[in-house]
Amino acid sequence: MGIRVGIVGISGFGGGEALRLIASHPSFDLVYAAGEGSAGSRLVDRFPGVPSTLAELVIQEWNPATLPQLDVLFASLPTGISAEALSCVPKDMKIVDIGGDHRYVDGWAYGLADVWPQQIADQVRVANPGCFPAATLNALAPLLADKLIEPGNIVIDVKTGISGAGRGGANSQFSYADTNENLQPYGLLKHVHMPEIAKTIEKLSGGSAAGLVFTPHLVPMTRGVLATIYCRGGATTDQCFASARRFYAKRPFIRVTERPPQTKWATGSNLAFLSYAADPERNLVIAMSVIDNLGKGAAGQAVQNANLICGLPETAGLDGAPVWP
Ligand SMILES: NC(=O)C1=CN([C@@H]2O[C@H](COP(=O)(O)OP(=O)(O)OC[C@H]3O[C@@H](n4cnc5c(N)ncnc54)[C@H](OP(=O)(O)O)[C@@H]3O)[C@@H](O)[C@H]2O)C=CC1
Ligand SMILES: CC(=O)N[C@@H](CCC(=O)OP(=O)(O)O)C(=O)O
Repeated sequence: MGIRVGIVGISGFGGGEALRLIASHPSFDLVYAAGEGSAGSRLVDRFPGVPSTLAELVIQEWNPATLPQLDVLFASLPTGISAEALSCVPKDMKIVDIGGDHRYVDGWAYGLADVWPQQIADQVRVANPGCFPAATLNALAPLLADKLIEPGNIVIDVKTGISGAGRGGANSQFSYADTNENLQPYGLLKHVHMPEIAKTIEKLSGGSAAGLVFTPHLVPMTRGVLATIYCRGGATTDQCFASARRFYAKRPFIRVTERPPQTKWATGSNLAFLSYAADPERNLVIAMSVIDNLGKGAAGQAVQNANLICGLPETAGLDGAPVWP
């Protein structure tokens, strides 16, 4: 028998992507789906293309007290509403939380799977990084570990596809008319991802991230995150590439590329594409990273984390090629 998994928040963008990946996972059997407004629907009502073996699974009203026996629960609930309910889940049931309630919370591993898989492997509670931290920290980790950049002087500019905001509620400001042919900066100076980015920079470097600047921009595409990160340091471009290639040697989901990466390279995958450009005379290092916000930024990394905590090959269910174009 396979590993019994459940997804709460399955009707949302993150939960739906987890469903897509788990439906073709070699070891995971989806036996439980839950939500709020979608409760009572069959999966096929919400996802007409779902494999026939899962079509009749009925979405339950989310209630941790009525969970069936599961090995792993994926939680993909809006940030702010999962902490209380997940605290009632039996201690031996593994959880991967895709939402933001447990990042750098005691008892939860921060699931930066490509950087520190060994810190995740023996855990029962894993908090997936946010989509922007997932993109930016992978690019910065080698440079920080090798002390090629100053941790206290990092400026992160990210562009995100609209699915990063979730399906949202009735008052969503993400309609076609609001977002098509439009670019919007938001969250200036106080975006919710800044603390986890700063904490991880400090953990990787041993220095302070006090000068961190982080500005996201909403762009009119469905999926994808592009991070362009400006750092201070005297390294050459070749030193940055060598650092990343060494740091990620044999890591399956990281691609270090000479060409500046593009969001479509990652669509539908758990890959992260990293690149670098540096000018030592100007004390300038530019790091670039591309991911799919629903892949490495959410469900892809969640399945990678679940593989790690279940002792499976890290790539199980995640080796499909990206979608092109
Ligand atoms: N979208 C992305 O790119 C990323 C998202 N995340 C995080 O993942 C989480 C989910 O995001 P996303 O999928 O985009 O959001 P969506 O708005 O698309 O989906 C939210 C899901 O949560 C369910 N839900 C909402 N309220 C409740 C409730 N009270 N009880 C039970 N279920 C509830 C909804 O179910 P129903 O329809 O049944 O009401 C829906 O399935 C969030 O924390 C988000 O910040 C993290 C990284 C990237
Ligand atoms: C476009 C957009 O709105 N994106 C979201 C990021 C999604 C994410 O990673 O959210 P959590 O940290 O809550 O899990 C945002 O900026 O908040």
